[in-house]
Amino acid sequence: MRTVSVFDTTLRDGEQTPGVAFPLNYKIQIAKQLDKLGVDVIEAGFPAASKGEFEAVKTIANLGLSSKICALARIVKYDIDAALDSEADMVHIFISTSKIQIEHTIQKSREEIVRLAVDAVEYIKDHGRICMFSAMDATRTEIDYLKQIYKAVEDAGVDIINVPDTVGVATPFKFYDLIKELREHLNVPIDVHCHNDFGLAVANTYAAVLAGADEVQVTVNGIGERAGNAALEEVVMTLHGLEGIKTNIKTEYLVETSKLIERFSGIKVPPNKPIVGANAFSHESGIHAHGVLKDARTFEPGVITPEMVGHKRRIVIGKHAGRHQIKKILEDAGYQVDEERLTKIMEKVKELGDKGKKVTDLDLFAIAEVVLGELKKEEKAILVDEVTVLTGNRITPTAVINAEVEGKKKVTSAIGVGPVDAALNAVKELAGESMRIKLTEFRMDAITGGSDALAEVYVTVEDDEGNSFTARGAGADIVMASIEAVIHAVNYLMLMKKKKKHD
Ligand SMILES: CC(=O)SCCNC(=O)CCNC(=O)[C@H](O)C(C)(C)COP(=O)(O)OP(=O)(O)OC[C@H]1O[C@@H](n2cnc3c(N)ncnc32)[C@H](O)[C@@H]1OP(=O)(O)O
Ligand SMILES: CC(C)C(=O)C(=O)O
Ligand SMILES: [Mg+2]
Repeated sequence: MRTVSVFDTTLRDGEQTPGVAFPLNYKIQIAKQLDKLGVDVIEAGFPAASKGEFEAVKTIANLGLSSKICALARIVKYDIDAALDSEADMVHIFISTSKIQIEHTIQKSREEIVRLAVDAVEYIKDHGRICMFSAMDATRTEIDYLKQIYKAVEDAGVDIINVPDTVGVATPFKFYDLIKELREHLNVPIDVHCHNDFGLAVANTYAAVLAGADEVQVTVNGIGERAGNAALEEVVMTLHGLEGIKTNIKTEYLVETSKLIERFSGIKVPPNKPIVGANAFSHESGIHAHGVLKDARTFEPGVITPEMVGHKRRIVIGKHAGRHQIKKILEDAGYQVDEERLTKIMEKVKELGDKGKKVTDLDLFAIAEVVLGELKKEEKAILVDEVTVLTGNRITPTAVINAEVEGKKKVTSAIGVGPVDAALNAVKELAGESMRIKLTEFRMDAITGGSDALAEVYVTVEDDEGNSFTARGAGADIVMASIEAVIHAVNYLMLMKKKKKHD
C-alpha cells in the first residue's frame, strides 16, 4: 500500500497566523505532541527570525524526537548558517520564482536565482544536512522556468523539492496536472504546500498526492498565513478513509492534537470543522439520529469512525430531534417514559426549539422530571387555560389566569411586587376556592448559562392543614415555570385531600 509522508509546519507557517506567537514552552509541548502523532517532519521555525526562534528550533532539534526537525531559511548566508547552527536535521530553503514576486521583492535575474539556489543546496549538502528546496509562488511561476530551477537543484543534490501554492490560487485539476508534469520531469521526491485562500488547500493537496506527490505540508487545524494551510487532520483522513493511502499518523491522537493547538494558538476550531470539530460526529435531526442509533454508517461516511480520530459520537437534543433519540437519551440517563409522556416531552422540546432555544441534555432532563412528576389529566383539580401577565416600569405587575377549577371555569387576577409574585398571587386566589395555601419555599435556577437559559423552579406549598408538597416546573419563561410548579403542588395537595375524604 502506498505511504505518503507528512511534513508538519504548524510551528512555522502555523505560527505565521496573524496574532499567533508560541512561547518556548508551548513550542516544546507542540513538538512532542506532533512527534506522538507520528508526523515525519516537524518544521520547527525560522532560526534567522529572532534569538528566541533560534533557541526554540535548537531546543526542539535536541529533544531526541523520532520526527525529523526542519528549519526554514531564505537563500541568504546568514539565514542558512542560523538554520545549520540550530542543529536541525533538515534545512528548507525558499526563493521567489514568479514574475510578480521577482519584480517586487527579490529583484534578481532568473539566472541569478537559479545560481543562488544551486549554491545554497550544495552548501547545505556539504554540511551533511537534508535539504528541501521551495520555488516560492510556484503555482504562478512559468512552467518552463519552474522545471528549470527544480532540475538544477536536483542536479545539485537536493533531497526533496516543495511545490508551494503560496497564495492559494491552485485548483485541484490544474494542480494535479502541474504535479504530474513535474513528477515526469524530476526524480527527487515531491512535497506540496497549499494555502487555503479559496478553501481548496485540502482538495489541492489531495489532487497532488493522486498525481504522485510523495509528501504533504500541513498544519494542525489548518492554521497559517491568511486563510491558513491544508489541515493535517483533513488531508490525512481523506487519504486514509477515501483513498486507502497510508501515512504514519496515529489518527487516534488527532482530536487531542487539535485541542492543544486550539488552546495554544487561541484560534477556535469551528464546531463544523471536519474530523475534529465538536459536531463532526454529532446528530440532532430525528431522521439521522434514528438511523445512526441502528447503524452509524447510515448517516456517517462509515470509512472513518469517531474512535479512529479520538472523537466521540453524540446524539444531541434540539428542534429537529425525533422520538427515538429522545427516548434513548432519557433511557440512558435512567428515565423510563411511556409513549404519552414521551409525546409531552417532545412537545416541550419542539416548543423551546421553535423559540430559538438551544436545548441541552440538562434541559431535557429537567423537562422530563417535570413531565414524569405530573398527575394524570383526570387527577388534576386545576387546569390552567390562559395566563396574562403585565409588567413594566410604570405599572403595577398584574396577572390574570383563566382556568378550570374542579370542572368550573374561573378567572382570577392579582397584583404583586413583580411578575412572578403577581402570577403566584393569582394562583393562590385560584386555589383559595378549594383550599388556603402558603408558599414556604421558592427557588429558581438557570439550567444552562445565557439569557435564554431554561429556568427550573422548585416550590414547597403548604395547605391549611399543614400538609406540604414540593414540586418543580421548567421552561424558558420564568413566570410560566413558576405557575407550573405551584399548580402542580396544589393539584397534588387537593388530590390527597380528596383521597383522605373518601377513606
Ligand atoms: C511564504 C512564506 O511563508 S515565506 C516565510 C515568511 N516568514 C517570515 O517572514 C517570518 C520571519 N521573518 C522575519 O523575521 C524577517 O522578515 C527576516 C528576519 C527574515 C528579514 O527581516 P528584514 O531583514 O528586516 O527584511 P524584511 O522582512 O523587511 O524584507 C525581506 C527581505 O528578504 C528578501 N527576501 C525575501 N525572500 C527571500 C529569499 N527567499 N531569499 C533571499 N532573500 C529574500 C527580500 O527581498 C527583502 O530583502 P531587502 O531587505 O534586501 O529588501
Ligand atoms: C516558505 C514557503 C514554502 C511558504 O510557506 C509558502 O510558499 O507559502
Ligand atoms: Mg506558506
